[in-house]
Amino acid sequence: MYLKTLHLRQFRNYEAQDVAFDAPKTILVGNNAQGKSNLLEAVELLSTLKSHRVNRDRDLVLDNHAIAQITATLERDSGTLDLALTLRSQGRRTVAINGQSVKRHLDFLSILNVVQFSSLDLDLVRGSPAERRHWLDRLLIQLEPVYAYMLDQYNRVLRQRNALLKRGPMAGTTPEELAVWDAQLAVAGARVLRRRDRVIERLEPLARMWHQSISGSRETLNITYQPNIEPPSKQQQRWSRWPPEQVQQAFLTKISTRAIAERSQGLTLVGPHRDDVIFTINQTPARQYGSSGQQRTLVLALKLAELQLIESVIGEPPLLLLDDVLAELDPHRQNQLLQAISERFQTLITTTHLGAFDHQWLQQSQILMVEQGKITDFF
Ligand SMILES: Nc1ncnc2c1ncn2[C@@H]1O[C@H](COP(=O)(O)OP(=O)(O)OP(=O)(O)O)[C@@H](O)[C@H]1O
Repeated sequence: MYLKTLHLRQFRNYEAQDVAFDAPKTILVGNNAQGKSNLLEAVELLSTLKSHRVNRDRDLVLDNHAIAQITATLERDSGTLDLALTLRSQGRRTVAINGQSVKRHLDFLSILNVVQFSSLDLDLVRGSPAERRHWLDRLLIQLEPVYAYMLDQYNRVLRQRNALLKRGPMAGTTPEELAVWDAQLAVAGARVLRRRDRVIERLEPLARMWHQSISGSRETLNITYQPNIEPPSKQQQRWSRWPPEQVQQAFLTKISTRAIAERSQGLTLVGPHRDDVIFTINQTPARQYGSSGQQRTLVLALKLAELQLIESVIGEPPLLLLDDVLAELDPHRQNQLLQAISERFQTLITTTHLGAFDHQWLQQSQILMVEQGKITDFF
């Protein structure tokens, strides 16, 4: 797929800006806080309807304005599509495809597929479990937009159950009432868990291959989904292979063992909102393993695996958004990444200086200058 144009109106620090992407690689160069990441964020929003930086639409609208608009022309194998997202500082956002308003936002997801790689991702291995869960969830939504709905449902159940636990028996929460939400948590939680495990199963061999190729070693990378429930029996098998009913039962069993702690803390302690993803290299947890260089190799391998997995599932190469990350990779890893991207994946890259880029690369790329919310050709 190929993003041909992007138009930003009153979005973040852009008043009105048109961009035409006329090469497979575009480098956006500028000083800090000029609007480079804001542009990538606009592309991310068109893809996932989420920003990894903020939750409130109000923050995305240019200060002192009511409405922001992001529109784009996207070429896919099936034809050209016009995408539009309107954000409001007060009120609900709306989306449209080819000028037609789309009621179910789910239908807008995954028309534009992207893989993001920002300097924040470099902390994926060492960071908190929440960061790994969000990474996995974002990938799943790209592959299977309906997952966004499943996750939403789970979070809704979680909020309700937490509210009941917080209210407690003194304020009238009955065991029967709680049991209803236990059952819903188990159903919605099992759905999320099984899908997360399934995506790891598909990603792992690709990431392992990239990891070996980048590190030039025989080290073996393993990725496992680690839920906070026990398997239904001693039999060793993937979570995604257990029938849903058995996974649900495993949730209920664990909930019963944590009942006292949950009541005293007024919090749901069991469920995929507390799960983790474990990376091991030759059986040693990567979190404790090696240098930050080795962890970078791992994250780079994961990103390349994501590109490949999305391409194989969607049938078209996704876009790659590299936010301020190239300069953080040493020349060897940079080259591995650039070779892997080649001409196949349209790539948008932000940087504060062009010095770190390979000469040949600069010649092949469209270079744009970003300055105070304005984009011009860089000569
Ligand atoms: N809603 C908004 N209205 C107006 N300006 C905004 C809004 N949101 C963010 N900005 C401005 O956008 C700028 C930040 O832009 P951005 O995050 O894209 O930086 P950047 O060019 O990627 O820089 P860096 O290299 O530091 O990441 C800041 O000047 C900030 O004040």
